Amino acid sequence: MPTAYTADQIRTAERALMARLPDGTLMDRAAAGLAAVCAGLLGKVYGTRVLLLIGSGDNGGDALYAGARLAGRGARVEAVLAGAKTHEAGLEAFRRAGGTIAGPDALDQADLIVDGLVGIGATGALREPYARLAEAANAAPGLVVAVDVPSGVDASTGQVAGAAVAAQVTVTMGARKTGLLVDPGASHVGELELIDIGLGPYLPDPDVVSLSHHDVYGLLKRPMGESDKYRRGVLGVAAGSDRYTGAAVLAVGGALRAGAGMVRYVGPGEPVTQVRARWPEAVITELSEPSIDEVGRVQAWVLGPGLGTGDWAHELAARVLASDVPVLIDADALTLVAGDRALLRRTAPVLITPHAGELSRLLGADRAAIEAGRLEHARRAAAELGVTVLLKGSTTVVATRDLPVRVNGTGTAWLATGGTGDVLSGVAGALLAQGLDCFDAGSCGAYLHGLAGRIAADDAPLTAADVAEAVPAAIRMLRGASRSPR
Ligand SMILES: NC(=O)C1=CN([C@@H]2O[C@H](COP(=O)(O)OP(=O)(O)OC[C@H]3O[C@@H](n4cnc5c(N)ncnc54)[C@H](OP(=O)(O)O)[C@@H]3O)[C@@H](O)[C@H]2O)[C@@H](O)CC1
Ligand SMILES: Nc1ncnc2c1ncn2[C@@H]1O[C@H](COP(=O)(O)OP(=O)(O)O)[C@@H](O)[C@H]1O
Ligand SMILES: [K+]
Repeated sequence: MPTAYTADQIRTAERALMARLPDGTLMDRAAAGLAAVCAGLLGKVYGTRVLLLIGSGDNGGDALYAGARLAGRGARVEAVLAGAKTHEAGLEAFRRAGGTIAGPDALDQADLIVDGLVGIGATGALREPYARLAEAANAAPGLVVAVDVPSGVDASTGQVAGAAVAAQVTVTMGARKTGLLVDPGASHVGELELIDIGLGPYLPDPDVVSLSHHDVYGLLKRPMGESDKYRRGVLGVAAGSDRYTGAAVLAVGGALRAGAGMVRYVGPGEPVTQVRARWPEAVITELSEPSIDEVGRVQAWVLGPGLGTGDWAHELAARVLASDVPVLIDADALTLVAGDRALLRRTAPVLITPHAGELSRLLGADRAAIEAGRLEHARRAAAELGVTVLLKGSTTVVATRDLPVRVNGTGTAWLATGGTGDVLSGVAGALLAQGLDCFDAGSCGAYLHGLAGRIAADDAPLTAADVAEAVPAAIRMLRGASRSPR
């Protein structure tokens, strides 16, 4: 399970490791790894032009030592010194190897730019001249390699408070930093290369984790000889309204494709007609009253997509939430809960799946602040509401009390199209009905949905129905990866 850590956690581990090693060992390991990645990107090192952007701390030190190694292999290496001071020993090694000092104009001539402005020691938005250099590096034609963290990205949170380097490759030292996995920071990272400097035994429990194919495949249930449709998990879907019919069709589709043993759909006349036409597999109860008394047993509910927010929807939501099985609350039902928190008073588990706008209503927080600080707000919602929170968006994160947040590593921006969230509710709901807890159902659901999105998109537009269609292919992909050696 890939793990990531805050800057403070990394510092503490580094101190413990450093105490056992001769001075400079760690930086030497970091620089060797960094130089090797740069050399790999350059192909033939001899005769290439490399430009280092050097800040005042050890991040600049890493870059200078790596620059010295590249100069030793025949690259023409120059450094722009941006800080009031510079890592002295690193600068000396760099000069000894033939490195020279340049002005920012040299950026445009470089084949490769190494961002050694700031790493885990940075605080707040990049100051000048760092900010200007970061922007110039982004605009320059050469490949940009960030050392440890793209400068301007908060290593612990992924927040980007001003200008930031957008790297093609980030070479991170010792362990992944949380901010490299969570947007907006994650979108500045490019390819992530992890250099082992021996930190492993000194790392604490991670701040966040992401699941791998192998992890998800291990958590998903597979039908056995004695399985039947009831034992595989029956999901109730309370979704759709005469105005919004598509959401019901998509949520039911996501659930069926993710392997629910059976889906019981409940809703009013219009969406019932649509669901029946598209999914003859679903068992349907047409509601004239907002009640679930006539619906057979289910192991979990999905509540909310396209449901509406009027009195009828409120009453149906109250009935579903009064049941004794796990409920996934999405979309309109989140709006209902934001207006009536008493709906959440139940003992069976709850998984909520808001996007930033829906979470802003639940927390009374600003939507932009949620998008800028996804982890913090997902954790806060899990703590304040006592539920598992799947916060959707460019990086989906899943938070529950007292466990490291799970950051979803799959997905694609092509998913940013109407209805894909409805499919996600069905996928995660099916996993809940199969008996996964809210945390596993949410994180595995997001993983499968993201993978299905990638398969469906293949770098071109997708529809929400395509995503549901691709869920079995995503599951097959996990199986394939799990069988091959890791
Ligand atoms: N420790 C180890 O064993 C290992 C560490 N390693 C490496 O060290 C890196 C951490 O080094 P670090 O602690 O020196 O901090 P670092 O990120 O270089 O810069 C901090 C300095 O930048 C400045 N500054 C701060 N904020 C700023 C802003 N917004 N805008 C502009 N400037 C700002 C501020 O300086 P000031 O301006 O106050 O003089 C501050 O002192 C780490 O990421 C990894 O690369 C690896 O070699 C592995 C072994
Ligand atoms: N920029 C993006 N990158 C990756 N995934 C995205 C992006 N924007 C949205 N998504 C995903 O698309 C889905 C959209 O869901 P939602 O906002 O509920 O839309 P809808 O209500 O139309 O179904 C979520 O799974 C979300 O994580
Ligand atoms: K950096």
